[in-house]
Amino acid sequence: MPRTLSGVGVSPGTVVGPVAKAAPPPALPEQLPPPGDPAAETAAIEAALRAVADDLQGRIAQAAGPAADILLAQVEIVRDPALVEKAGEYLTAGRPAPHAVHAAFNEFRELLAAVGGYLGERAADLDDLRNRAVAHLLGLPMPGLPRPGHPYVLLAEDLAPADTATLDPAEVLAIVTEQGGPTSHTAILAKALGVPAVVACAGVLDLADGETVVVDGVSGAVEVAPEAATVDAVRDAEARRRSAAAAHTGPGRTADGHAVKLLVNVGAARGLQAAADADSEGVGLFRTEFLFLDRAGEPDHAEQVAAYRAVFEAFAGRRVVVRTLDAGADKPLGFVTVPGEANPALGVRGLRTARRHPGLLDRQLAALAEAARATGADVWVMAPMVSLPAEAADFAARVREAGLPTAGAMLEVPAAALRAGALASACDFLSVGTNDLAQYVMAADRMNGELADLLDPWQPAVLELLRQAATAARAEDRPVGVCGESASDPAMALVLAGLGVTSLSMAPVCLPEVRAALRRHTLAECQDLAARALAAPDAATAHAEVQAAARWE
Ligand SMILES: C=C(OP(=O)(O)O)C(=O)O
Ligand SMILES: [Mg+2]
Repeated sequence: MPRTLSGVGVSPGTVVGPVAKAAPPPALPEQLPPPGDPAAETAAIEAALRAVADDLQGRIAQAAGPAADILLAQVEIVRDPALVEKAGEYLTAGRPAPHAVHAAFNEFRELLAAVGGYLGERAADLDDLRNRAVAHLLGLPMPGLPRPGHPYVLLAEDLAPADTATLDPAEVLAIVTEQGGPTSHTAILAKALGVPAVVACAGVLDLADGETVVVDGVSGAVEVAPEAATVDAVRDAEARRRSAAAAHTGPGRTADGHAVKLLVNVGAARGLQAAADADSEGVGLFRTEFLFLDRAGEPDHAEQVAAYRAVFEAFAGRRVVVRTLDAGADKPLGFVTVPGEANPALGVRGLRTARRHPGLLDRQLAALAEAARATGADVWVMAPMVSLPAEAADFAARVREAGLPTAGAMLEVPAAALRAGALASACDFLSVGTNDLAQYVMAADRMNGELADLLDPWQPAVLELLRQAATAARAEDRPVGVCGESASDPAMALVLAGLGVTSLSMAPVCLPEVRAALRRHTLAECQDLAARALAAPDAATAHAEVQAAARWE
């Protein structure tokens, strides 16, 4: 009998396939036989750590850039002889080998956490390594991605960085997690790789490996044990949808020719070429923090220039909107953010870090300016987490002083969206970060899967604020884009166009369907869809009404 579980769709596409679960962290049994021969127990511990190191080493070859660096650092931790020595002390004190390894890792973890800053942030990585070593000693599968030997739908509680770094889209048909929110990094990564994904799907881990599911990355439905006819219908519909989307190319515009620029979001070096090859009008959000993450200090001028040049050259002839460093909250950075801040999402993050580190921003602007000069690219620069018109004006002055002509502000803070007209007149353009805007409008942590319904960008309150901001920006004759995840939802894209948004920036894989949706509707129809969403009593109704009223073929 088919049955349906429901979660939140975060990366579009519908697929059918057998599930395979990422092995959960091992439960450490309280009672185990006391250690036997110390030499044999020590050898078992060494073998477990070697197995973990070899497994990670094997993944380095498949990873690239910062992901490979993270894995390399983890291999070094596991190979540290001090770890075996520390576990040996616990063995001597009478602890069985799995307990001894567990305790040794925990001791290292506490040391790192006490140091704080960059090293403190690496402390959580030790838990993943500890779990892998303990699983090996207990004869359990190593936590992490399964390897069933055929393409599968990956089920997990949430994904660890080591897993997301090496996930192969040719093997993983879709991702379904029990935890995670719509703007969690699992969601962003899935979309960047073009893998359909559903998060916050309660009960999905109760499925047995090999069971067949249909995953709908838009509605969030996960149908278990579908009828053969459903499987055929899903495969046909997906093929039809893809070919309809592929039928349109070129700049974004509605059926009556109203332009809505279609841009891509770019992050790590991984995927840059694929992003550049996509049929887009440029980059609407270049997240530069990937260059700063997982390192002990700021990249120097030459390194920054080289990284920015790579993106500008890949998009030669097209606009590139660069976001300056957005450190803090969901993107902590040891050498920039404030350690132990009680409430980092409301703390010194984004542009606010320039209060403490003005040089960091100016050095980044200088490197961007040099890369722009060297490539002749059309570079626009914007600041994240702007709250005040005065901040936008100050940022724009610094951008121009650095020799870059076009400065903008992101609308992520409700105060900024409410005063969008004043912000717009203080700079050259605005870009709405709906991931953070929804978080702050709804007072719901974007990393908290339990609150996914509140965080939904279809919340009429979020849409109402967006309407006001877009209207105010247009009154100032300034472009206003959307670069949060909601821009990649074809139904939402119609609403955003109807609200007056002038560009939409998204993962490259989402472009064809958004482009096709715009081409099927006139601006007046988009405005009508926007009015329906705004008048809806709640997010689910807004989404359902627009989905039903729009034309999809
Ligand atoms: C685009 C956004 O920025 P990030 O997801 O990187 O915070 C956003 O907040 O919508
Ligand atoms: Mg943001």
